[in-house]
Amino acid sequence: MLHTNLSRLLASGGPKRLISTVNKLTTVEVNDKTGIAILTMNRPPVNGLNLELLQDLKSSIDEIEGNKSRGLILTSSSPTIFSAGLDILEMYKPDMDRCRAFWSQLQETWLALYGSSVPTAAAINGHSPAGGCLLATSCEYRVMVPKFTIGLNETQLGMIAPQWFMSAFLSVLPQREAERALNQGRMFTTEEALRVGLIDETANSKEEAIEKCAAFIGTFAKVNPLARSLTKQQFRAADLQQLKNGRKEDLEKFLFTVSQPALQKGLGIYLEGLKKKVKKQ
Ligand SMILES: CC/C=C\CC/C=C/CC(=O)SCCNC(=O)CCNC(=O)[C@H](O)C(C)(C)COP(=O)(O)OP(=O)(O)OC[C@H]1O[C@@H](n2cnc3c(N)ncnc32)[C@H](O)[C@@H]1OP(=O)(O)O
Repeated sequence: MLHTNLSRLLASGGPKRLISTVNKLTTVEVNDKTGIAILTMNRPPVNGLNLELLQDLKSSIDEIEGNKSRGLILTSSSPTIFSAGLDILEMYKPDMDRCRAFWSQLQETWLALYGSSVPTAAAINGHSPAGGCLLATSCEYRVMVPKFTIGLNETQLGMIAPQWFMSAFLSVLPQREAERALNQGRMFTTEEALRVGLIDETANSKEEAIEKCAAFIGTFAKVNPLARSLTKQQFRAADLQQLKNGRKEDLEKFLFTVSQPALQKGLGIYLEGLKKKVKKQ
């Protein structure tokens, strides 16, 4: 089968071409034989989504759209973290001008990924909380390596996931499951995520995850690309339009939220907890 051949080619190393080294925090590698692009996040230690990583992600997505790749596989260079979500330091004691640019860029990057015209898949090779889960659920397919966690844990930080985070989550999970998980701020293990449908498959390694993502993208090999892409866009149009229409209000809501003293206090305690965990080990 064509898609199996595609995935084998990719897994075998294939003739890869690094098409982008300009963006320091992401790389794009296109397999010349399969035409599939691997977009790798590379912001140690945890791929925290700060303004610069979000900018690089957006320009890499644009690059992949522009070079007519057959698909996009999102992954991470870290062996244990896909993405730790939004960089909390962008929200803790923030400079308000930068904070505005940060949230606007997050909106921009999400619109590009969720609305991407090429088939998208996430090879989740590590933990994927909050914004990391947003990136993964914005793709069309998810393959995850065992012993990691994924979910929208915003309520655990005293925050409310915006409507568009929920839209991506709801495009994957049934309403009842999504609502309960969001209210609880639940993080799912790989096995739990597979059981509820938050991910589509598991894989024993990053390489295998990429291979399975490539096989998913290969399922579109015989489908008219324009018909496929317009069908996808039609499915996602309402979610995308909702953010496009409400971008300003969404930004103001975020800026109001981060300027609340109670939230700042909570974020400070949360960050302290992350650092104490490091010292204990
Ligand atoms: C109106 C709308 C309003 C608001 C909406 C806001 C939406 C927010 C969505 C988000 O994405 S908020 C971010 C949520 N993320 C998290 O809660 C993840 C927290 N991190 C972890 O759970 C763990 O770090 C990890 C499981 C990802 C990795 O664990 P491990 O490998 O053991 O690494 P460390 O915990 O030691 O972390 C290393 C280093 O990185 C710092 N760090 C971790 N996560 C973040 C982060 N999200 N932002 C900033 N910094 C982070 C951690 O403090 C360590 O720093 P050191 O200086 O001690 O090295």
